Amino acid sequence: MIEATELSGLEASDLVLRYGDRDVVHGAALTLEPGRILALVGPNGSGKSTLLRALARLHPASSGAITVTPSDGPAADALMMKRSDFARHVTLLSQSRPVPHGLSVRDVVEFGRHPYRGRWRAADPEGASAVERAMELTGITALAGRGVHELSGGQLQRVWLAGCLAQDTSVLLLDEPTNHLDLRYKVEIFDLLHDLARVHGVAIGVVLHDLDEAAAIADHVVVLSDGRIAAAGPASEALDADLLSDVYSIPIVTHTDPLTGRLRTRAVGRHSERRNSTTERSIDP
Ligand SMILES: Nc1ncnc2c1ncn2[C@@H]1O[C@H](COP(=O)(O)OP(=O)(O)OP(=O)(O)O)[C@@H](O)[C@H]1O
Repeated sequence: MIEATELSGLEASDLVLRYGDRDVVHGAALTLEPGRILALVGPNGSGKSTLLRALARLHPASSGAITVTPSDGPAADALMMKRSDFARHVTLLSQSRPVPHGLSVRDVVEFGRHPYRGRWRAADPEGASAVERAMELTGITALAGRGVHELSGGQLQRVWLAGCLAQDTSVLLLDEPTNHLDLRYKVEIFDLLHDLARVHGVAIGVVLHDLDEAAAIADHVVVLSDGRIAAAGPASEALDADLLSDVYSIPIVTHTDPLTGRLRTRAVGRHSERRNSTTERSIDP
């Protein structure tokens, strides 16, 4: 990814995803393009993680197609690709993973090189430098020798991300990547995603709960509601106040931040107005 050998995107069409006999995603379509960031937003249970996992081939598609689209070659059916070939194109930072005991940070990041090693751990000449770069970019070089079981949630999150970066894919999928991160690392991860897309041409799909973060980082926002795409487009179009109020079942107002020019959203709770009037009273003599 940081040294991705070829750029490629990922396209999904008519995807139907289910658990048992219950459909939870009903005919979704989206396109991840090299150099662009797509944010997937929507209420709890709307199907975001399932959709992302399906794009990473970790959840079976009941019907529909997923295609890897290299910029300089023929498109390939992702569901038919060899596992290691697919893993050279697409990686996923999932929401939660079991923490392996007895492994160091470096061991876990090195695991990201699995598609390049082959069955007999064949030579991976790029491996060592890819691992060092990934640890540097995520700010975990100083933790390399520590056991992963002794890390904080935020440190661990950066280790998982480093493993994905070490995989050197041209498509990066992330499910709530800033979970557990403090303010500094949150900003740094968003800066890193921005650079990966803009400088290195990585195609990024990211699930976010914070609509303002989605508006700030994404070129394209997809709003999922009950497993269906309710809106898609640039944040200024997809994050429409009436649509969001309907999808989240709570009044949501939007405005443009005069400093950044970016869209901001605010859900209006029962006490929102009262708090404002209290503040106004305490300011007014
Ligand atoms: N392992 C599972 N078995 C059965 N149903 C599941 C399973 N995982 C998720 N679901 C159901 O599938 C639907 C979509 O879940 P999913 O986790 O994809 O939503 P989400 O939008 O990512 O939610 P959240 O914002 O809470 O993470 C929900 O109705 C959920 O209850």
